[in-house]
Amino acid sequence: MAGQIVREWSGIQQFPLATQTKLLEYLGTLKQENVDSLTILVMGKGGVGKSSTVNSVIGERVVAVSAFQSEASRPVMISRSRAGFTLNIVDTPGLVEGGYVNDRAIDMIKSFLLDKTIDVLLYVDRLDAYRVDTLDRQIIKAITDSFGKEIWNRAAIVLTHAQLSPPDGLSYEDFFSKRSEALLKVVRLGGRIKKQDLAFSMPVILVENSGRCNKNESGEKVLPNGISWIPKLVKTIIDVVSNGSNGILVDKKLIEGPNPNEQHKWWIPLIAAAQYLLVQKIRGLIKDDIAKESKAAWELRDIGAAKRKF
Ligand SMILES: Nc1nc2c(ncn2[C@@H]2O[C@H](COP(=O)(O)OP(=O)(O)OP(=O)(O)O)[C@@H](O)[C@H]2O)c(=O)[nH]1
Repeated sequence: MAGQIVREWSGIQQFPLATQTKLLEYLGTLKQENVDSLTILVMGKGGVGKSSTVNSVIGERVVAVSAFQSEASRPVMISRSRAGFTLNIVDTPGLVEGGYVNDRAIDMIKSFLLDKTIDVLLYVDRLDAYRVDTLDRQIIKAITDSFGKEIWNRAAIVLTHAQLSPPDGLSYEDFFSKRSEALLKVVRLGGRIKKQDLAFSMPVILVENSGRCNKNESGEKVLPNGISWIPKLVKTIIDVVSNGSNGILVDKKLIEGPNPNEQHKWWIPLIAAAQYLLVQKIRGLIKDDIAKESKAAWELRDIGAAKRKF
C-alpha cells in the first residue's frame, strides 16, 4: 500500500485483556499462514453503522460517526499495524441516495480501490429492521456488477444494533435467524448466485457499537446471546480469508472493463449480424423461387390484359 500512513495499532490496548489475548492469537494464526496484511472493505446503506463498526474494531475513533446520514462522500482507508501484521479497513459512503442506488458512490469506491486486493467484504446492515425490499436487492446487484460474483465468496454480513430486544413472542435467536435468512436470500437473488456457486456459507455476524453494550465479567462487550463480539468478528474475518477462495484484485480491467458478469455480451452484435445475413439469404431464395414458379394460363392472360391497358 504505497503512500499509505500505517500507524501502530495502539487501539488494541484499550480492549480488555481477554479480547486482546484472543486478537493477538488470531493475528498469530494469520502470520503462520504467511498472511501479513488484510484489506477489508466495508459497504452498506447510509446510517447502518459502518463507521461505528470500523471504530469499534480499530479501538479508536478514526472515522466520524453521525446520527444522520453523513455527507462524507469519499471512501477512506485506515491502516494499523501490530506485531508485523497490517490491517487496512476501507470505510465507504452509503450506497443509497434519494431512494436509489448511488452509482457515483460505487464508481468512486472502485477507483479508490485501484490496484488493491479486497480480502474481505463486510456488508453492513442493521439487525433491528423487519423487512428487506427491492432496494436491498438493487444494492447487492450493483456490488455484484462492479466487483463480480466472486466478491460474495469473500463476504460476511454484519448486523449492527445487535443488543436488540425482539418483539414479543420471538426469541433473540429466532429473530436473528429470520433476519439473516432474509438478507442471505437478498444476496443470492441480487447477486444471481446459486447456493452451489459459493465456496462456503456466508457468515452473518452480530455487532453492538453502542457504549451501552453489555459486558461480561472480563469486561468484554457481549451480545444478548453471551458472545463477545469483537473477537468473534475478527475470527469470522479470518475464516473468510481461509475459505479457499481468492481475494478480489481491483485492476484497471475491472474498473474500466465490461461488467464482470456480462463478459460474453460481445457475442450479441455478432449473433445479430449473422441473423440479418440469414434473413437476407432466405428472402433472396424466396424471390428466386417466386420468379421461377410456372404461372397458370389464367394468370398469364390477366397479366397480358393488364399490360395492354397501359
Ligand atoms: N445502538 C446502536 N447504535 C449504533 C450502532 N452502530 C451505529 N449506531 C448509531 O447509528 C448512527 C449511524 O452510525 P454510522 O456509524 O455513522 O453509520 P454509517 O453507516 O457509517 O453512516 P454513513 O456514514 O451515513 O454511511 C450513529 O448515531 C451511531 O451512533 C449500534 O450497533 N448500536
